[in-house]
Amino acid sequence: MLEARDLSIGYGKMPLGIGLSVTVRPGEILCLLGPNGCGKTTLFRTLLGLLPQLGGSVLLNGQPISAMTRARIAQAIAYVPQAHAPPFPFEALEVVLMGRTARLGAFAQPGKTDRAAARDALRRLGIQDLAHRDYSRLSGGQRQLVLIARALAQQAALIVMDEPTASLDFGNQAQVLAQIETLTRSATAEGHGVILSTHDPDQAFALNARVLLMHRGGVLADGPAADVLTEANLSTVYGLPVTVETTSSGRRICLPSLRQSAPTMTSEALTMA
Ligand SMILES: Nc1ncnc2c1ncn2[C@@H]1O[C@H](COP(=O)(O)OP(=O)(O)OP(=O)(O)O)[C@@H](O)[C@H]1O
Repeated sequence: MLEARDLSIGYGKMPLGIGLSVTVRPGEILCLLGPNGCGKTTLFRTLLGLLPQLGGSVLLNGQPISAMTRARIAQAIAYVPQAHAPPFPFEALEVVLMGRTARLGAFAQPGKTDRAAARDALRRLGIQDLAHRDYSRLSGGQRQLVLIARALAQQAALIVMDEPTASLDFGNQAQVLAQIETLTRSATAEGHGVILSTHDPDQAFALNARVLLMHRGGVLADGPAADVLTEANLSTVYGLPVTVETTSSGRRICLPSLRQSAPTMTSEALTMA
């Protein structure tokens, strides 16, 4: 279980967010929503121990993450960053195999089991045909799928995904959401815990997720999607009228008004008042 209490996040001494509390348990999906620049990636990097917290604590299975080695953190948490091209050409299979590194000793080479796990992860995402393609020459969406496969191969209890569907086409978005849902129910007796950020509130409804809605450097609401993603909260956070409707199949969808209004962009760090 990952638990952040009264967390302050940011760069240098300027906090971007304060008083943030985040908990994710095995078998649970937590969706992080908030406008561009509100600090979602910064929060993820802090939760993963990649950035020092400015205040508060991050506990992984009850232990402060700041005192853990990277290898120990990687055994418990897999991170799917926003897709980028590496400076050196690697085969997609090699990138997925990197997810196994946390499970190997310092000088050990990946063996048969690791290769099988990497191939299985590619197969689960339906991209086994990319195994020997040059990762740096894949499309943004294909690279994103390879990074998700790397997280699956890592077999960590928690997976943190930074906008995992951002560059995916309509079909692959649905496929990745389905995969996320399956992950929380399978693999271990309790299933993986998943934290993901998204700009699409409909995804939180589709996943029946818990939602943490960020606004002005804090958490506006935290709870089941239906309680948090109300018309009032969405309109406040995104700065335009939003209606929430229920389709004939019972799924809720969010419809922003298309009349012109200024977009919400949080670009300034909070000053401690
Ligand atoms: N290394 C850094 N040093 C200083 N400021 C940074 C650094 N990285 C990001 N920022 C700033 O922190 C703020 C939050 O960025 P962050 O990437 O966490 O937002 P986000 O909510 O993930 O945004 P988006 O939804 O657009 O991906 C932004 O104003 C950004 O410019």
